[in-house]
Amino acid sequence: MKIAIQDLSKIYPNGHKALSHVNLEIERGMFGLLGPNGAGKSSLMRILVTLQEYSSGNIKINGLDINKKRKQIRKLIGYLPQDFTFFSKLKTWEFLDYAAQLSGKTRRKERRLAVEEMLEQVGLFNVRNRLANKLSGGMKRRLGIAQTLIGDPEVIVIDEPTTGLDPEERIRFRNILSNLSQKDVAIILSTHIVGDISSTCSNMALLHKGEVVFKGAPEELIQQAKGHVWQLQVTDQEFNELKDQYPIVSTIPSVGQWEIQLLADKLEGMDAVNIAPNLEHAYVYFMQNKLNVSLNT
Ligand SMILES: Nc1ncnc2c1ncn2[C@@H]1O[C@H](COP(=O)(O)OP(=O)(O)OP(=O)(O)O)[C@@H](O)[C@H]1O
Repeated sequence: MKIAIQDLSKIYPNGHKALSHVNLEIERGMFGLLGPNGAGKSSLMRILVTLQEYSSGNIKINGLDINKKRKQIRKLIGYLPQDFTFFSKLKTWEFLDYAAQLSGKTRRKERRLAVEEMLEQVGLFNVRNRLANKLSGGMKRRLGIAQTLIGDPEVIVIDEPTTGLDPEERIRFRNILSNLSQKDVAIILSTHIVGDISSTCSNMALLHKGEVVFKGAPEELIQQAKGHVWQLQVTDQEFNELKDQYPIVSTIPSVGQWEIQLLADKLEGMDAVNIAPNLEHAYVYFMQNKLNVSLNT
């Protein structure tokens, strides 16, 4: 399984350049596409799943040119868009059964087995008889992933997987994705939530204003912030002074004080401890230092 994106650009009819000379190679496993709102993630996802044309460049999936072999490529792909909705009159299992039919599972017995297995896999078996539009937001999202997976796609594209989910559903959804990554499939997650990437993705790209500004393993991005993250206890007044000088990446109230984490090359004259960065620190560090994007409010 290999997706090769070469020199891809997308210019909308109004002249807006949403993607600029994107080069990426995506293989088996979980790939995270991270970027702020408007970076071009959805444009790239829609192009990959053949729902949108691109302006120039080239994309091959398993050696098949996306422009010439649309039909074959569509069979390989499962896509869960950001704003996924479903028919209101179907029960949860009926909806999935319908999706299975559309994906080419024509034999009833085979379909029933596949639907039951999928309901179990996404934790919806107990609500299989509930109308799909009566499911909670998180359950709907899980039904969305179930319909994406029921056709056994080799490439799975998920746009903003956890937006709008509560923390419990977010963890459940991430676990479903993690289980998937054991299979021989390529999973592409597009998100502006750093936490969606850190726990699950072996490879990632950072998109900013339509350009790939970083690609590699999340650990490589983290490595760049090493030595630049500091933790310290401060008073209200110190906090107010520091936040004008440094990017603050975490603030936790502690007794009469704040425990904060900030980014700085050096922090002299303060009782600060240099700590190991995580992906969120690294993301802020990269945006701030390499791209001059301020993330402080
Ligand atoms: N049909 C369109 N016509 C003109 N500009 C568009 C169109 N669709 C998207 N854009 C613009 O292209 C840029 C990239 O949009 P895109 O939706 O791909 O970004 P994104 O990273 O997915 O952000 P979000 O998470 O907010 O959807 C944005 O500036 C957006 O306003």
